Order: sequence, then C-alpha cells, then structure tokens
Amino acid sequence: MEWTRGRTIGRGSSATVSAATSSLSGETFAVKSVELSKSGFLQREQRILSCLRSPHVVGYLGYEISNEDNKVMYNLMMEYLSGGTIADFSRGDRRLKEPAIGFFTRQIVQGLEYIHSSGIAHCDIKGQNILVGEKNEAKIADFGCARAEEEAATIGGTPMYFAPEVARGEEQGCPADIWALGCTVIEMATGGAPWTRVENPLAVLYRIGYSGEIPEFPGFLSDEGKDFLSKCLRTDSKERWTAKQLLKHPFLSETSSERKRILEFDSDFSPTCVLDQGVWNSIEEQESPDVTYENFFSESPEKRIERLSLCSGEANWRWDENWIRIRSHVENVWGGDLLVDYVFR
Ligand SMILES: Nc1ncnc2c1ncn2[C@@H]1O[C@H](COP(=O)(O)OP(=O)(O)OP(=O)(O)O)[C@@H](O)[C@H]1O
Repeated sequence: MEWTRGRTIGRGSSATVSAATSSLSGETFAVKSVELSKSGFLQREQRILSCLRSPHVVGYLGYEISNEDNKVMYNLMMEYLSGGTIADFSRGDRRLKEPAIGFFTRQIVQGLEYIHSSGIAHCDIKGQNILVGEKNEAKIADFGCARAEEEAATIGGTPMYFAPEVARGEEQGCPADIWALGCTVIEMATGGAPWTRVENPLAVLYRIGYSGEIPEFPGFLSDEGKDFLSKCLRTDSKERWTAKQLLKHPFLSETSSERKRILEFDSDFSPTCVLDQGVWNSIEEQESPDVTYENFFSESPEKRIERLSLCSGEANWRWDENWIRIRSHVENVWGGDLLVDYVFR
C-alpha cells in the first residue's frame, strides 16, 4: 500500500505512532513504527491484533516494512482514533463525571469480554491504552504485552496497575486485566494514580503484592460505582468477577438517553483532537529515564525489590511527576528475548 507518514501522534516506551495518509483513498490511519532490528515487540503485537476484530478493540489494517532515512522500519497499521486516550480525559484537575465513567467502562469491559473469550489477556490495561474515537467510542489498544492465556508465564505491563498475583510475579492472566480495569476506573474518577501516598515505586510493589490492601475507592462515587470496584479489586484473583459477569453489573447498565449526553466534565477540558500538537507536546515532554534490570521475576520477592532499588538510582524516583521505566529481559514464546518495560507513573 502506498502511504505517506504524517506527524507524530504518540510516543510510547517501545515505538512511535504517526498519523499516515493512504495515497489511494486519502484516508488517515495510524502507524506504529520501530526499527526492524528492535521490532520483536511490535511483531508480537501484530500477531495478536491481527486475530482480533471488535468494535471495542483498535482496528488492525496490516503491517509493512519500509525504508526511511536509511533505516529499515517495521510498521503496524491501525485505524486512527482521533479523540485521545482515556487518560487525557481525566488528568490533574480534570475529572470525568460518573455517567461518563460508566459509559467508557462499559465499552472497555465489552472489549475485555471479547479479548478474554478469544483466550487472550491484554496485560497492560490503563487509561493511556484506551483510545477514544470521534463519536466517543472507547477502544482497547497497545497489545504489546498481551499473550495467549496458555502461554508460558512472563510478567509485563505497568506496575501501578498490577494485580497482587502479578506484583508477586506468580501469574498474569485475564483476572489481572480486571484488577487493572478497577485501577483504570479510579484513574478516570480521580485523574490520578490508583495508589496514593506511595513514597516510591518499590513501596507500591510491596503494598500491592503483600499488604492485602486494595486501592482506595473515590468517596464521591455512588454505591453502585463502589460496588463495581469491589468486584474488580479483589485480592484473590479467583474471587474477581469476570468481564462477562461485570457486563451485568448495574454500574454498567445502559440507562437510556442519559448515556447519550454524558460526556460532561468537572472542568471544561476535552481532548478534542490528537492532531492538535499541544496535546502531543505535553506528552513528549513527559519522557522519563530508563533503568536496566534483569531477571526481575526469577528471584524471591524480597530479592527482587532489593535489586530493583539497587539498580534504580535515586535520581529516578521523581514519583509524582514522571514515569519511571524498568526494563527486564524475558524469553518470548518464539524463543527470542523480549524486553519488557515496567513503567511506573
Ligand atoms: N490507533 C491510534 N490512533 C490514535 N492514536 C494512537 C493510536 N495508537 C496509538 N496512539 C497514540 O500513541 C500512544 C502510544 O501508543 P502505544 O501505547 O500503542 O505505544 P507503546 O510504545 O506500546 O506505549 P507504552 O509505553 O504504553 O507501552 C498512545 O498512548 C496514543 O496516544
């Protein structure tokens, strides 16, 4: 397919996402690109995304290898979603009101129900990975950490959203996505991280994995909202509700016309269009330092935390302002070495 790369619309830890235009149809789509030599992650994402088709999952359009500025690039083409991410809707002082949270959550749960029934766990559900279309349709994106349920256990994703069993390095399956969904609901409601009063990222891993605590429910949520969270945020993964069960929860009921006009904000912010450079400038400025860390999950919990702290370096723990990234090598299902990002916000 003939196409032209446009401006950068997103930059994740593993790849750059640009808007692109098809020469034939003139249509805009999104292309996630990385140098071919470093594209193991993206190729894995392509394999998974190409098997999925749902109105609640970002649409797959194909992949291509290109030659640009003397670099061989691997490109994953996807439908372009112009409304930003859920994280853009609730950030800092900006808050989504409860009906809007229910509206988006319902769509995320529909997406999870579809993904899980296809035997896949996403493993990195968070506001930043839920994209919004121009009609406020929410779609699950970024399958870079996803794996088939039966796949050999490797741990990946974003520690702030880790379920207790993931923080302990035991397992990461569909129930862990439900825990992360609960964290994402809190993110939408508060505009902040699911865990508060955390001194540093190591403390949060201990707290999630070993304290038996769960994140604090926003006090202003309705009883229904809090009950929904209590079904997602159960420390025992076997007691957590499934996506299918959650779809019947009253918090997600489609009550009508109210749902149609729900995208109200407590402030007048709305991330209108991601092609607005201002939005992306602010994201690009949030780059955070990398930390190398090997075999994190092959050791005892205490050892892991200790090693994590040793390799981090004090300068990296700017807790409230930055993402902190910890990298680990793990073996993937195709026998290659995968670089997993553990990202702290
Ligand atoms: N299909 C799309 N349409 C519009 N914007 C997109 C699309 N895909 C990705 N983006 C933007 O690019 C950002 C980075 O994309 P993505 O999360 O897939 O990259 P990543 O490198 O895997 O990131 P992460 O650091 O979360 O692992 C997203 O947060 C989003 O803002």
